[in-house]
Amino acid sequence: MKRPRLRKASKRLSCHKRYKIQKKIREHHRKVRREAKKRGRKKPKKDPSVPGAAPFKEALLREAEQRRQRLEELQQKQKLDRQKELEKRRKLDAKKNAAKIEEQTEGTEPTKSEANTKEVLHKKSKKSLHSELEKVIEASDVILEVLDARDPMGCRCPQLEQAITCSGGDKKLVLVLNKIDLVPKENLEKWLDCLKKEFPTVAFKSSTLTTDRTMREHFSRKRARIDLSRNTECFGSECLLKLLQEHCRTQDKAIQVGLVGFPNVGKSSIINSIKKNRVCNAGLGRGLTKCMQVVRIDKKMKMLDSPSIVADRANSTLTLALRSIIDDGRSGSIDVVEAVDAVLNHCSKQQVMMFYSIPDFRNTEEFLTLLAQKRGMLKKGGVPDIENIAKLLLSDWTGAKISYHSQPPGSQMLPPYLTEDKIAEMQKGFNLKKLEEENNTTVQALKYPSPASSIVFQSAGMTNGKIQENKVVGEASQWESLETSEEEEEDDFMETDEQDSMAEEEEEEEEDVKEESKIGMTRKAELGKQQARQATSENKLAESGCDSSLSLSLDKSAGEDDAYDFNTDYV
Ligand SMILES: Nc1nc2c(ncn2[C@@H]2O[C@H](COP(=O)(O)OP(=O)(O)OP(=O)(O)O)[C@@H](O)[C@H]2O)c(=O)[nH]1
Repeated sequence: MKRPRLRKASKRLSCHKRYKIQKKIREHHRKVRREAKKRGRKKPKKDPSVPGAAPFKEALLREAEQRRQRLEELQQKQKLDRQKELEKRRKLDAKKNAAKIEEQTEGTEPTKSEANTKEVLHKKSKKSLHSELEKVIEASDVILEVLDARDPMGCRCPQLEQAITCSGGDKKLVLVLNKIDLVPKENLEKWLDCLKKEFPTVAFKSSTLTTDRTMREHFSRKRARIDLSRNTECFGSECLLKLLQEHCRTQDKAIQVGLVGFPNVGKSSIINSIKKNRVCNAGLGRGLTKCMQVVRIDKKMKMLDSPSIVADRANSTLTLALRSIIDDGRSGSIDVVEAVDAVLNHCSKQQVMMFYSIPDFRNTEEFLTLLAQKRGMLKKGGVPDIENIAKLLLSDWTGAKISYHSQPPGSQMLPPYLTEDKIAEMQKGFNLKKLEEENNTTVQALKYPSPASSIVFQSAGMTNGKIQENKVVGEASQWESLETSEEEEEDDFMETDEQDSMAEEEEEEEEDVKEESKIGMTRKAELGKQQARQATSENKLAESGCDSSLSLSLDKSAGEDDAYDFNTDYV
């Protein structure tokens, strides 16, 4: 019998068909990969795991498991912290809204007592920053006034210098000319010659990239091949340390050295450079340091970082633009666009155009628009973000990059509070000859921008600061209570709680400023009055020198309440 034949369909294909199918598959895979890339999702890396033949495999796996658990716990903790923070902020907002609604429903002018309490609150919050600075001045034996080498005169505060030189105690004032890498060499030498006639002056270049332990680990893991030597190198720290240590030896006691100055001059960076570690919070933002921080340098020396001096509102627009803290679209009491306008009006337009690679512009708004477009800082619908670009430009001018320089005054006149005797008193105990030699070595060691590439800038002169009078110079009675434990001070930053309370205080301050404007005093009128008051007080200062009564703070409130009398408090 014939077996029935099973007919199986053949799988054979023509080559043409087979290649066509393979091509389709390849195209499909490519498409899937492209789409995944667009969505930014990469294929998760396969865990290679520990090979079976590896010694101590068990121990390794256990360790990995423990690490994973620790990470999870940390993430959980961070999540909880974030939630707490949010809750806190929400409560604060709710409080504010409730207060606003209350005011609206009442619809009446605040009563006199309310206004008074607000005024008191406003002063209190301002005082918190002041008092931190005063603590530093009070506790210091040597005060380093940090100046930005690009505008040294603009960084000097006559109120501070006067308070220290007229203190009658043995506090010393030393000028530290920081950021010398951003000015031409000839200009730096001129400024050193000019400043050393008044106070001992140290030329300094901070390292702008000081790393803490975690950052170092990060860099070593990433095996960064970028040359960071320019940023990490510091010049002048040896000179400064030698000067202070020698002074320490002549005094035969341990000393505290306070660093004071206007925002962003580099106070924290100097301490970080000396410690070769990121022990203080430093960065581009103005007013990062909010409270005093003690850093131990050696057995006999401690350095105190301080919050910046608050610039008086009666200062010129240019001064406020560069020396006050930028907040909420305002720099001091002026708008950020006004501030940029003042800066641009005090330097060469051609050089600014070259530096920012911007074509000719008619006014500051146009300049900011062009710059925003160039840097892609646009809001919804392609509208240039003028406010933020203005803020960015202002922080450029006090930050770490732009090279500009101002000229020292042609004929050097001593400020009224400085006499030859006072100068000699301030210089006593320092080896000035050695300081000059060390400064020369620092100057020779650095690379500088050429005069042609550095923007020429016209300084507005010294900046009036607000310093609370009767606390500035006195016995260091609170010193013991202020000092943090040595282990803590080495690497601890400001407590977050403290920062929170400061932030709340600042918010209160802002609100109060708004209230002031509600009450109806126009800013221009106020400025006019303040300038008149400043002129009269300067006249007084010129007439009577140090011994006369002098108001340190030139604004209205200070004029009335904080009038300072050296006769009663200092002499
Ligand atoms: N190029 C250059 N940049 C510096 C130098 N010193 C400080 N900077 C930069 O200037 C900026 C401000 O430095 P900070 O140390 O935070 O200044 P600060 O005076 O402590 O600032 P506040 O916290 O506002 O008081 C940072 O971006 C630093 O990197 C320097 O010598 N050269």
